[in-house]
Amino acid sequence: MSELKRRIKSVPLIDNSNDKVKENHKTPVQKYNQISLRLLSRVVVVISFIVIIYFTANNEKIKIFAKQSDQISGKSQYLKCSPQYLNEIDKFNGCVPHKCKRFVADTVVSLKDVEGLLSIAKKGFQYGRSLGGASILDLHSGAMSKGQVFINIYESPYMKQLFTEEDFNLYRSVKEKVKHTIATHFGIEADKLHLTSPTFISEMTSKEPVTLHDEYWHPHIDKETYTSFHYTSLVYLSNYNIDFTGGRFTFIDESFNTTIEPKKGRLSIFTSGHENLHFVEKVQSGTRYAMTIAFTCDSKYAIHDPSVKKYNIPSKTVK
Ligand SMILES: O=C(O)CCC(=O)C(=O)O
Ligand SMILES: [Fe+2]
Repeated sequence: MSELKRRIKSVPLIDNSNDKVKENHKTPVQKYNQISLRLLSRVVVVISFIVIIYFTANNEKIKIFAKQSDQISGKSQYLKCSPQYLNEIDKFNGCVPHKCKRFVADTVVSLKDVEGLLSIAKKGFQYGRSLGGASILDLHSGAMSKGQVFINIYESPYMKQLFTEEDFNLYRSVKEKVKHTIATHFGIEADKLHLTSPTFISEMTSKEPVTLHDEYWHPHIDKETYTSFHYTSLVYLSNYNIDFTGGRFTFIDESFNTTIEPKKGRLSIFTSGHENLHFVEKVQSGTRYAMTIAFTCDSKYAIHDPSVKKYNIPSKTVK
């Protein structure tokens, strides 16, 4: 072994011999700093743990009831009706659901229907949409978002006769399919269900909101937002994660949330009471189209199907 190697070998790699002496010679400030550093690193570890556990636990609280890729012939999630809802609906014989629930089916509304409804939406929205992220086109009242307000498509000179008999027939036929699906799956009589207002096609994007009407993502109960509603139905006209991202529909429950991913032709129906608190996630990209068709059991809130007749009524009487 060369002299150099021998010397290297005899030198310890780490010299701890003076550590204890050094420790004892630390000033109180140095000791305090060392303790705070240890404490801080422990606090950081504990907080990271809590954050990880919180987010994992939160994810487990979301249940996907209907995935975009699923093809559902009919799926129900039963709920206890809220007392307010039961009290109110009880007086309408033949219209009380066997059970409150949410129901999804991908086999009621066809892709041809979807294309027709989308073409109605696009025909209307070419003449106006909201400046923010949410626009509506209500074929019954004629209300359509434009800038920061609503215009009446049946009063607008450049929109006269925009929608054809065929468009209105399509709307009526989809509405009838939905009505009979409610009757069958909620155990009620179809002729006790009346179309009610508002009934509209919505267009949602990720644009920043300009008015309160653009803030579609707030949790709400339909019966509170729209007094006349007893059964809410939604027909989705675009595909989650293909035509848009974000924008899933979620019911808020005590123990976990239930999410529906929109898909072309997907029909979602639910009782409109407090048992079905819900919200729509903010759309992150793309454009999301859906149609809301609601039914009431109370004939005083019944509305007529939209039809070309709307164009023939003197404008001031269009409701
Ligand atoms: O578009 C949706 O998925 C739901 C919209 C909604 O909650 C409503 O119109 O009350
Ligand atoms: Fe709603």
